[in-house]
Amino acid sequence: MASSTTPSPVLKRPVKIACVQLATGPDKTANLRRAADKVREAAATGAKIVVLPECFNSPYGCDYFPSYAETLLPSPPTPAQSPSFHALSAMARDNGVYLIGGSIPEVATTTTTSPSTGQAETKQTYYNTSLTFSPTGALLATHRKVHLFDISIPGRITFRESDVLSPGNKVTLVELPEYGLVGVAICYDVRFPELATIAARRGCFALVYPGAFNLTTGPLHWRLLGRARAVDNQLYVALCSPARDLSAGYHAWGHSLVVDPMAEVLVEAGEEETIVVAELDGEKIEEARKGIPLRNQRRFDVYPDMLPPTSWRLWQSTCGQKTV
Ligand SMILES: NC(=O)CCC(=O)C(=O)O
Repeated sequence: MASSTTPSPVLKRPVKIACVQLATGPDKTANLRRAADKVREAAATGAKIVVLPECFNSPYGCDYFPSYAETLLPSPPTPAQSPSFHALSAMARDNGVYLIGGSIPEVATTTTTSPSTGQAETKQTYYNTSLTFSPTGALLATHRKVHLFDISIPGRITFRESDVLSPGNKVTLVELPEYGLVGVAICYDVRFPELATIAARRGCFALVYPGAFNLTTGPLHWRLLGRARAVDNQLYVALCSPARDLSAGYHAWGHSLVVDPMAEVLVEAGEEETIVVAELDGEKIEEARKGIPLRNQRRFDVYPDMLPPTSWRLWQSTCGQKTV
């Protein structure tokens, strides 16, 4: 057991997190209004970190991304360019919470001059993007989904986000000054342990994934992946889904949950609209890390491929050949 006076280097003080398992529909304005009501409810529980689901302002699906997409850059966008940006900022400010604003479809427009015709050409690129706001309503971080959801399980589900979306290209860490660092990624990103491990090694106390798993992989993998990322990295993991709507084209699994650093599920929703709340405590992180000291036991001499590329090149030149 960590002593009660052991301060956690990664989580400065206990904090409540709330995942809003929002019921969404095709009306963006109604989705934003409903999100605002639910964020208020979540804040009333004492939660200081509130999370919304993936694509909380729209139905989820490739057919919807372009028509719901909003312009976020240059930042800050105008209310006409991004009503969701301004609604999220107001939700965070009005309730004095850190708001990990699920995700929204984003469009970025670039204009280039064609070398052959000399004509201006406009290109639109779409992303699945999460915005995090501070309790004053300031934008703290933007995460564009890095791993696009492209799967094909015959007879069950085929989905190709990459038909419409482009991927982001960074690990997103958000500094919450009173508490510490949180890693934010989106849904399918949870399947990639590398992203989570990098965030953990850079000092995060929690990994937060707005997501929308489906009824094929959800029952098999959602909880498992949440627990896996927690036990791998000995930190808290929160997964936040939309509520299930069987009248929608995509049926979300629901089951928003929070897992502790020993991989115990602290709270888990069913499929309906609800809010799940859990307290995160740095002592739990230290206790897990003290009892099972993975962080001092890594054998990068055995798996140099896991080092950052610069260190790996150094290892290769000094220690040997890469073997597969
Ligand atoms: N929205 C998503 O990325 C869905 C991911 C998913 O369902 C999976 O199985 O992975």
